[in-house]
Amino acid sequence: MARTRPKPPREGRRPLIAGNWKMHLTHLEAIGLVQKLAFSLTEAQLDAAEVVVVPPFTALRSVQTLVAGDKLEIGYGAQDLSAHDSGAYTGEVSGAMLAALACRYVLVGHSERRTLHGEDDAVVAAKVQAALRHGLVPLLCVGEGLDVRRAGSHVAHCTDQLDLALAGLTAEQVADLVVAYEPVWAIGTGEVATPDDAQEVCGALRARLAERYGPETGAAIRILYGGSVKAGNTAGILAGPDVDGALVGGASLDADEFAQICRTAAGGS
Ligand SMILES: O=C(CO)COP(=O)(O)O
Repeated sequence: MARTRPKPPREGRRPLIAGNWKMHLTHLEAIGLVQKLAFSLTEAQLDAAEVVVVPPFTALRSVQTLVAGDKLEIGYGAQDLSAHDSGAYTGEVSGAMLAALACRYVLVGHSERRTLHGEDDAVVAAKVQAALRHGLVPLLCVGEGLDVRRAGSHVAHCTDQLDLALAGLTAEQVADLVVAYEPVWAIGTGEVATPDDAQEVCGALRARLAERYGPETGAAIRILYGGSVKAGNTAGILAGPDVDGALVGGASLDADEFAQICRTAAGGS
């Protein structure tokens, strides 16, 4: 098998591969998957690329215990959080609760939350702020549907979503942010964006961040691509100079496949 050449770090941005498990895996299955993943990756690979799993809420405590107990170099985050800090919000989970589980990341604005749960840009912005209040890193998802892509307004759509989600924040507040470009038409469809499609929008998002928060902040923020990422298409997607990693759905449920994606991001074979 051809070896992939190590990917040079882009202006210090460490590649990030995050696995969004969505509504899959019990806490017991989660433990098995994280153990297998940790076993499949070398220290050097986990050093070269940051690997994060994003399990359902019910598995977070188990993942925390495993990661802390075995000192695994695998990060974890939650798939959502409440815009509120506490109160009578049945079914919601607060940023404080996630911070208490030592979560580093939380997804905000995933298209499934936007479309299936009616989260508009104002809710997404409120959730970004809630995450920041609790010291969590928002992994902010933006992306266009097929109609917008066909109309050719995908870049403006995504930069608008970015602007609205970050309304009122300072450069300091967004410094640790991670952005994920997830075209809705590529999620769970097997239809992956081309490397050029991914780079076009990721590049535009970075330019927008640089314009709003200064070139240094723009250059530091990691921007991921998500949508039907598999081991076989990772190298192509990550080739774009502004694509710093991947937000992986279905393929993150298979430890072997996900580990291979992580190895590719780490520059291994
Ligand atoms: O929505 C996604 C990750 O958040 C992408 O899902 P798939 O990789 O299954 O297309």
